Amino acid sequence: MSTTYKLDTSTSRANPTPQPMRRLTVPKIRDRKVDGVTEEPLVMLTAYTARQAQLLDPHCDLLLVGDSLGQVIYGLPSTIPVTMEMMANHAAAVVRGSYHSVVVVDMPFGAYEASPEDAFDSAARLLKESGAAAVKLEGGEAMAETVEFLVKRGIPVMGHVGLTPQAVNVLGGYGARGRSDAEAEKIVGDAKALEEAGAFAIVVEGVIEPIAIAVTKAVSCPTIGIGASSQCDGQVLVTDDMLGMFERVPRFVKRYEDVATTISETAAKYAEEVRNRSFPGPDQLYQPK
Ligand SMILES: Nc1nc(=O)c2c([nH]1)NC[C@@H]1CN(c3ccc(C(=O)N[C@@H](CCC(=O)O)C(=O)O)cc3)CN21
Ligand SMILES: CC(C)C(=O)C(=O)O
Ligand SMILES: [Mg+2]
Repeated sequence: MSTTYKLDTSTSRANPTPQPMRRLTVPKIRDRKVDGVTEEPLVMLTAYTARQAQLLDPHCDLLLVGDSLGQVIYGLPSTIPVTMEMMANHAAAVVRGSYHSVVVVDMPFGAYEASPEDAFDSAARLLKESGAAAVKLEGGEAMAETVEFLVKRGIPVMGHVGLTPQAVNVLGGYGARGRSDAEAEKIVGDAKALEEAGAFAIVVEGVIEPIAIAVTKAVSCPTIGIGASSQCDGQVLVTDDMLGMFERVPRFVKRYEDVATTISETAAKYAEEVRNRSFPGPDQLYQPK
């Protein structure tokens, strides 16, 4: 499903008011799962820039402005140092570059954990400054009260369970989750708590496949897997990983392309042409009349 909608801003006697943008909505995403079944999986990719959003938007149901931009764009060692300013600015760019997908923004570490009120202030700011439709936050049962607080006040929330990268200092790394019975049970409980709190969808990251399937069966809202299972109700990937742009990729990444090599080889060609004075050539120059 790669329908695109054109914004018609023309006015005439027959069409006195500009057509509204027709963007997918959060309820349409949630309602793709009917009685526990999602016929067509949801497609989500990360986007951090307007141009990236433009190119990805027609192919996706959701665009995620992930806090993975900390590593991918800013060269930070984890998502921990990512700020509200970064998230708001990149989210605004992604909204400007898209008109079809639902844009979801990650709440950065430190902006929502302390209290539901803090979370509301942060989420409201992200939505007001960017025009995005929803926020995502990491955590299960411990965040359920916060999720309910936001949803009741008009902010759609996507949950995120399993491998939650903002908890790297507690988890001690980015290893797969759900290998012990206790951990598996906790992940399913976390997802259920988020669903009951009103989350419209839940990212399930880095868990062993049986647990991803158990979570998908346990909740009525869609699950979006990353390193989880093809049986989830949708999938998400970091776009730069998919493109072969990021140097270190987890096992769950499929590199569909090798854009890093393309960029490197292109830069090498340009450098050579500059050095041998074949660039700029006649086509790139302005001649006198
Ligand atoms: N480019 C990128 N892609 C991501 O998927 C991603 C980010 N950045 N940043 C935020 C989090 C961090 N994530 C990560 C980061 C590292 C591994 C990783 O190294 N996994 C190893 C196993 C590590 C272990 O067992 O300790 C693997 O081989 O899958 C996994 C997920 C997922 N997210
Ligand atoms: C990997 C996805 C789910 C994410 O949270 C991010 O990109 O930050
Ligand atoms: Mg994230």
